[in-house]
This record gives sequence, structure tokens and C-alpha cells, in this order.
Amino acid sequence: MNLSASDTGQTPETTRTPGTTGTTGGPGAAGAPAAPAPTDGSGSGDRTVLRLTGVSHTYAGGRRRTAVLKNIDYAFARGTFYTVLGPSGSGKTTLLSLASGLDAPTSGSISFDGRDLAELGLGRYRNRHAATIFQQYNLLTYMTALQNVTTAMEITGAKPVSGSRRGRALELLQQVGLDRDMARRNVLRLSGGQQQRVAIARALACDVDILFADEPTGNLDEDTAQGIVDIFRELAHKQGKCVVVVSHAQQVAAQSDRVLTLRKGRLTEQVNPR
Ligand SMILES: Nc1ncnc2c1ncn2[C@@H]1O[C@H](COP(=O)(O)OP(=O)(O)OP(=O)(O)O)[C@@H](O)[C@H]1O
Repeated sequence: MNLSASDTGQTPETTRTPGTTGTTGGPGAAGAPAAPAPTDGSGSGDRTVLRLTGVSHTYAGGRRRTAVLKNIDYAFARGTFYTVLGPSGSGKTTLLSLASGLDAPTSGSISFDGRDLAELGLGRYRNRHAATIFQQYNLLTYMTALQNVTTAMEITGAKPVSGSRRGRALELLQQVGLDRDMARRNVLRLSGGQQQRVAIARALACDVDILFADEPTGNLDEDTAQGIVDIFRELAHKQGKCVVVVSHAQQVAAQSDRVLTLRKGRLTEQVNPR
């Protein structure tokens, strides 16, 4: 467990297929469309935080050993909110697992701030630089919501700018719509949607460079889902984080900066106007 942590309905400004010509896709890459201007003051230098180079992945043991991901080149930038779309079984979760350091690609490489994840260490990368909100939440079921968040902060060494970890955890839980009573409840005594929000608060608490989320709004009503999308946008645009969300929700894709679509192992990119 990692404790650390379609259609968009919008007119695309640009649609391109990274990785098919040997060039590296995404912001900061030669030939790539201009990235949306960062609002975090990070300047116009190379904002690439995570780079996938020639990444292919095949699961061992299956009868048909077809590659799920085929030679993907892509650079994810700080200050940018991405949505990953694609039909069921197209490899979205696989892409997230590799990019979040839960698994290593069969071939190709992934680097964080120019350092190969294999060299950096997947565990170290997950603890210090990347947090994941899993589809199944992966909460510690013998703890309260509050304890789930503070424990993650302790493990990753995340310190609030001011006040205590407990105070910051309560603030984050409130931000995702959970009051003090819910915060003090064992997570098994919360609804599925409420557990999902605990998982989101826990990931936010880790103060990492990259936040990955697998269907984070799947069990939420429209208003709560919008609140979560607002948090993701703020994290990217005001705090300069890289936010990568797998979602089938048009509401999420339409509000992200870049929409990545996986189909037959290949990745295409669409840039939404900001
Ligand atoms: N551990 C595994 N072992 C073997 N095959 C796997 C494994 N995990 C996923 N697969 C296969 O890899 C392909 C991609 O799966 P993945 O879960 O990445 O797709 P997805 O796009 O996230 O799907 P969904 O939208 O349905 O969640 C599927 O054909 C799946 O059956």
C-alpha cells in the first residue's frame, strides 16, 4: 500500500500524438504546443517533472502477451492538471501505476526531475514526491479518518506551514466536505463517497510534487465532485503541482489543462484552452 502518499465537450486547441515519431511529447518538449502559462511563479523554464521515455508494458503470465502500453514518450509538467481518458482496458490504471512508481515498465524509462526512478528508488519516489488516490481508497480500516490523514503525514514527513498536523488534517478533511464528527469516525463507518474523500484528503496532506488519482470523483455527487476538481485545479495552478487524474467524467476532463487519451497502447494529447 502506498500510504504516501471521450470527449471533453470542448473545442481542442491542439491534438497531437506523442511518441509516434520518436520525439518526446508534452510541455517543454521540442515541437510540443506551448504549455499553459504557469501561475505559480515558476517562470518559463523547463517545468517537466516526470518524463516517460519509450515506455512499454506487458503483463507477465497472460495467455496473450500483447503490450498494454506501447513505446510511450511523454513529459508531465509542474503547474498542470491532466486527465487521462480511454476505453475500459486501454491501460489507464497501468499508466498510473508506472508513473506513480508502483510498478516498473517492461521497457523504457521514467524519470523524476531528471533522475531515473529505478535509480532514485520507487519507494523513495512514492514517499517523497508522488501521492496516489486509489480507486479502492486503500485506507487503514482500523483507524479514524483523521488518523488516516495524520499517519500519512507522519510517514511522509509532511509538515504544515503553520499549526499542528492534526489541525492541518482536520482542515483538509473539512475542505473535502467531512466535518469533525466524520473525521473522528472509524473509516468503515463512513459511506463509500466519504471514504473516497478521506483518501483525497490523505493524498493532499502529503505535500508532494505529483498527485495521481484513479477515478477520484467516481462515487461523488456533482457538487462534491466539483469541489474536488476545484482543489485539483488550485493545486496545479496556485501551488504548481502536477495533477494526473484518470477519469471517465466529462466534468473533470473539460476542466483540466491537458487531456490524454489511451487507445491501443498509444497516447494522444489534447490541450484545453484555459
Ligand atoms: N496484473 C495484471 N495482470 C495481467 N493483466 C493485467 C493486469 N492488470 C491489468 N491487466 C490487463 O491490462 C489491460 C489494461 O488494464 P488497465 O487496468 O490498465 O486498464 P484501464 O484502462 O484502467 O481499465 P478500466 O477503465 O476498465 O479500469 C487490461 O486488458 C487488463 O486485463
